[in-house]
Parts: sequence; C-alpha cells; structure tokens
Amino acid sequence: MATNPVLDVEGLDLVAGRPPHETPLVHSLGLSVAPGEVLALIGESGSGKSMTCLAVMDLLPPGVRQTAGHIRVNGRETVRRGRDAAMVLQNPSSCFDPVMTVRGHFRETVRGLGLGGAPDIRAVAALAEVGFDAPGTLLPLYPFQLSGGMLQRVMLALAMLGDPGLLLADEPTTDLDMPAQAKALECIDALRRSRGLAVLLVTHDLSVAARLADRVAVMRHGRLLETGPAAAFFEAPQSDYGRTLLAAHYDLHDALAAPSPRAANDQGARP
Ligand SMILES: Nc1ncnc2c1ncn2[C@@H]1O[C@H](COP(=O)(O)OP(=O)(O)OP(=O)(O)O)[C@@H](O)[C@H]1O
Repeated sequence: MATNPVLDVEGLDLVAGRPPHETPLVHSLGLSVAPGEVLALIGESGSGKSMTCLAVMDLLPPGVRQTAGHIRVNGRETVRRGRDAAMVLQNPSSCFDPVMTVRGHFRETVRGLGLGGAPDIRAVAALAEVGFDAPGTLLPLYPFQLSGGMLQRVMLALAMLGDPGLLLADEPTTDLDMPAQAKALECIDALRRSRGLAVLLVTHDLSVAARLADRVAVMRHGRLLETGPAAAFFEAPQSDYGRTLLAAHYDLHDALAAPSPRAANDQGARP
C-alpha cells in the first residue's frame, strides 16, 4: 500500500505583480515527499526553489501570489507553521535575535507553539537530539558565542520542537565550513530516520544532494524538468539541463582534484 505523502504539491503557479504585468515565478509545479524521505530540489539561482518553500510555509513575500494549484501538508491545505512544517535556512545567524540567549529562543518558541512542559527541559532534550553533548551549557549563551554550525543545529532543534512531519531545509549548509556541513547533514539524516521526517532539501550543491537525497527534482525557470530516484539522476539525468548540471558538478570536482597549474609548474621546475 502506498504511503500518503507528507508534502503534496499539485499544479502550483506563483506569480509576482498584478495583471497585466504579472511575472510567472513558478509554473505548474508538482512534487511530493513521503515520510522519512529526502527530496532534493536542485536548479540554478532564480529557478523558484525558495519561493516554492515559502509557498509551502504560507510565507510568500508581498507582491507574490499563488494563482493555481494545491499545497497539502499531512493532507491539510492550511499549514500550521512549526506543527505541520518547519523551515531552516542558510546563514543561521540571521535567524536569531542577537540579544536573546539560546534559552530565550526556546522559551519563545515553546510559548509560540503553545506547548506545555518546562521550556528548559524541552530545550535540553531537543539540543541533545541534534548532537550536543552538554546541551544545558548552551542555554545561557548568546548567538554570537556559537559557531555557524552550532547555530544551524540549534535552529534544527528549535524547528523540531513542534514535532513537524515536514522539514524544509533551504541551503542549510551553504555558509558552513566542511566539518560543520557534514555535521548538519548527519543531523538532518538522523532526524529523518528517528522521526520519519519528510525533508525537502533545497541545494545548489549536488554533493549534498548525493549524500542525503532519496529523490531529486530539477527546476529551471520556475518549472520542474525532471524528478526521480537520486541514484538514477546521478547515473543518467533525463533532461538536458540535468545533464548540464551534473557535468558542471563533475568538472568542478575534477578541477579541484587535479593539481593547480601553479603546483604543476612547481613540480615541473623540480630538478
Ligand atoms: N520578493 C520578491 N518579489 C518578486 N519576485 C521575487 C521576489 N523574491 C524573489 N523573486 C523572484 O522569484 C524568482 C524565484 O526566486 P527564488 O528565490 O525562488 O529562486 P531560487 O531557485 O531559490 O534561487 P537561489 O538558489 O538563488 O535562492 C526569481 O526570479 C526571483 O527574482
């Protein structure tokens, strides 16, 4: 029996502006994410990935409207932010109030979601779940006292407080150094496994998609060009643009793996 998707997007159209000067941003988009599944949404800048996430969260910016289609999260057309779906973004430091401690952020989120229980106990449990060994020690700290990687995991812990079925992760590793990227991805993967979380992962980085995704969806100019199992995409993309993306990814990796021209010259100059 097929499992009902946590996220179900059908025929989604998003436009900016008003007639007759509307600009289509997303056109006829359809995608779904099942419990415990990671769907990587990939594509060049401006293809509509972030706008799609914002539409799911009912957080479209002023001037941008949904003109067609359905978005359902756990079967509901009206998403309860933090309860049905939560979102983490790149540049986590921008998501925190600089003059509020970690404890303060948890208290505010617990209150905002109307959750019972002691906020500090919830905070410690949530921080332990995202891999902090001594979670209680983080509570009195201010955001500037944590690294970007730590802040991203605190953000994930806050996102999980309301036990959402869906996580929208929009470039969650973009501003992090390599060890912090690895840790954030491990953390998302662990949450997916332990909670059966459905994850829509927006990324430019095909290595991130390869590492985490069960399926890949490729967008360009607001349209979905192909979607399918990640293994099949990395083996043989179906669309021309998918092939271009993958070729660019391999070119970059080959360039990084090859000795730099300067290193090659230095070697050549050796006696
Ligand atoms: N506030 C806004 N009002 C109108 N159009 C916008 C607004 N914000 C973004 N856009 C446009 O919407 C389109 C889709 O942008 P979106 O941010 O979803 O792209 P993206 O695929 O997420 O790109 P990136 O990877 O760079 O984040 C772009 O053409 C962008 O210029």
